[in-house]
Amino acid sequence: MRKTGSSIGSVFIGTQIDEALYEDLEAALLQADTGVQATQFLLDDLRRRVKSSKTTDPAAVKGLLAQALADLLQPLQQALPIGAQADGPTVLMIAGVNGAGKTTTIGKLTWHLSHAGASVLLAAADTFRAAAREQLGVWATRNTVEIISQQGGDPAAVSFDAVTAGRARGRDVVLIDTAGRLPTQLHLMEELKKIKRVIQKADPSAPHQVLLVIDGNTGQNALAQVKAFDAALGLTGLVVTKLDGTAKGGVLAAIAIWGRERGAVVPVYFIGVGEQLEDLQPFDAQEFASALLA
Ligand SMILES: Nc1nc2c(ncn2[C@@H]2O[C@H](COP(=O)(O)OP(=O)(O)OP(=O)(O)O)[C@@H](O)[C@H]2O)c(=O)[nH]1
Repeated sequence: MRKTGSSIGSVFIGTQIDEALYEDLEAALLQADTGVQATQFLLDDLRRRVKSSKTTDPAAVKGLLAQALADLLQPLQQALPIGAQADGPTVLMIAGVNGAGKTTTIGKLTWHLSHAGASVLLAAADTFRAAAREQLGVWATRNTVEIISQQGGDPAAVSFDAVTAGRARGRDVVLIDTAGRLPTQLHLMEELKKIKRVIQKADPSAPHQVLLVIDGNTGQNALAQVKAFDAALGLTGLVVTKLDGTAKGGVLAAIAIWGRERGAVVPVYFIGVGEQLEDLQPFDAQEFASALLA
């Protein structure tokens, strides 16, 4: 996010706090994919903060904006609940558009959870792409965990088997990888709903988490994805990937505003910062806000 940082950061080098500064900030925030509504919200909040701080130093405004952004993002910072249910594994269903980073995230999440002491079982419910099963298999081997898969099987059946196996084998977590799909592919969205229904047959309290993986480079379209997948599945959390690249990340501010309107924010449990096992970090609102404005 350094690239975005430098463009917003450079706005604060003027000599006074004037309308031109706010206009430059507006443009920079929009460029960072914050979106119109969140940008407006942040600028209104910032004006209030500037007023009450009585500062006349543009450089101080940067700190105030970072704080406004961090406060907006704070509700998104939550720990992924594991083992909260009375018995059986915590079942996580992972969805997202093609190439968002689902399988890679599952590999990294498996590592993270294993290191926290949880036993993990993987389910290859992406039965659409032949290579997808193999790709998940590679992550299973790297993490030395078991994987449930079926050649040419039905994704809902694989998911059912995995939840049943996770229960029988006493696993703490079952991670279900689903095939990538666009929200506009209605039959594929129906398939996702079916997977969720069938998981519920194996364990009425499952899935305990429905996570959407979004590519941090998607910009404002990420918000559209979140809304569409939430409408179909009822999301409980997000993972934002590829923030090690040229991603701008401002869309999280828009997702935070949308969460308020929804009545409950959809937390960002993790961010992806690379392709290696350890490249998954818990989301930190303060750190994220500072990086965006650095
Ligand atoms: N730099 C970087 N690359 C990532 C990250 N997460 C995933 N990728 C890369 O993004 C590409 C797509 O990742 P996948 O995990 O295959 O995505 P997917 O959502 O499972 O893809 P489909 O199953 O085809 O929908 C791969 O080349 C990954 O290595 C990340 O946090 N940082």
